[in-house]
Amino acid sequence: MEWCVSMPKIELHAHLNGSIRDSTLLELTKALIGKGVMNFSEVEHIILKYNRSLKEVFKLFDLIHILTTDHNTVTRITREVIEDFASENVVYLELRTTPKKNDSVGMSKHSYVEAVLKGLRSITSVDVDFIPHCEDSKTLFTPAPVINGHVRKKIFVRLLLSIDRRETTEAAMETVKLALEMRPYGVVGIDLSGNPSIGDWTTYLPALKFAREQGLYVTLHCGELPNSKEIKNMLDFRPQRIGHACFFEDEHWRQLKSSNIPVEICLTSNVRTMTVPSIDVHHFAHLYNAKHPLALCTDDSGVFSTCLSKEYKIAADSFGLGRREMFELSRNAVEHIFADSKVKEDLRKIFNSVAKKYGSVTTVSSLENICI
Ligand SMILES: CC(C)=CCNc1ncnc2c1ncn2[C@@H]1O[C@H](COP(=O)(O)O)[C@@H](O)[C@H]1O
Ligand SMILES: [Zn+2]
Repeated sequence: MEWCVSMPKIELHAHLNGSIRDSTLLELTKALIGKGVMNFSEVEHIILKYNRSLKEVFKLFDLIHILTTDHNTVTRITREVIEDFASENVVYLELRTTPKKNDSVGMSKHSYVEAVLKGLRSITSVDVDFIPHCEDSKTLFTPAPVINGHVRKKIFVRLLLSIDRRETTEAAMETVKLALEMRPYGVVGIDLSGNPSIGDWTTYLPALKFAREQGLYVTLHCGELPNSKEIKNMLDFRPQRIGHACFFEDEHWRQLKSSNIPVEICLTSNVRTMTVPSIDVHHFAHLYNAKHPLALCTDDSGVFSTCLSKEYKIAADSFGLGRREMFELSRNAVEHIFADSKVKEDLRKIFNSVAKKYGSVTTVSSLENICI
């Protein structure tokens, strides 16, 4: 596990409100119980359950959203989630979140995103790069600064705004327009997520098409349920990435492979929500062996008690990946990020320099000392 932690990693599929620390969730729950807003016996079974069905996970999200409605909490969880990913050597994080409107606390979708950005700016423990570079800037790669002999950690963070499948076409369009407005502050794309048993994804097609026309990247939660027509239509749309791909049939695999759309693989999430029967039959193996572009991701590290290092360890243990394979899997994910080519180039350099160090060391303990 230590090795998986020490390795530089790329996280492409993490939902902000699904990645909250347990301790923070508990603290927020207690505060609401203290105010008499919530009764612990009503929420205990939702919070403490281990294996949750798809329906129960979305109940949990509704509860989490009650706990995180105000701007300060959104700022706090953003800061903590980024710190947590950085602490396990995630060097690039694409964090996605659904902008929420809540009149009772004076929150608009715009102010929600502002609160997220405030969280990004408030981080002092690591260097956070979230402002996109000008395309014509030719600045050279700057390694993280050395302070008192220690290399300060640096994490690149980019944001995706999510459209929830409960929303209307107009609300989805509002999110896309907001994403365009927030592009100078690190928003790079749009995600379609939410309970897959709700709504028809074509409701969001006008907004998704508009996003793409305007140069935003699009990723879709695809195949979380057996819905053959929706899967086919989503692949026809040719998003730049998809998440999950659990209930694919032969024709979908063929279509996916011929279009080469990278897949965000969320092992623990899929097993815990029973969208795959067990880890040993997970489609990761199929795609990995076919050399299809993919990236290991957490989905909801808080809800599913995982982290990206654990996902790599699970892949290694379940599918027989060695360190070299894990490293290459992580390195290849760089090619599927939505940030600009300058970031890609910087990340390639980070992986190259770590690869050089790996080449000259053989023991786990010496690998642990590798600072990135
Ligand atoms: C099958 C299952 C439940 C696994 C989890 N996979 C998911 N599938 C679809 N939408 C999701 C999933 N995890 C999180 N989300 C979306 O992300 C939201 C939480 O993060 P945020 O509020 O956008 O910051 C949830 O309310 C939901 O809309
Ligand atoms: Zn997801």
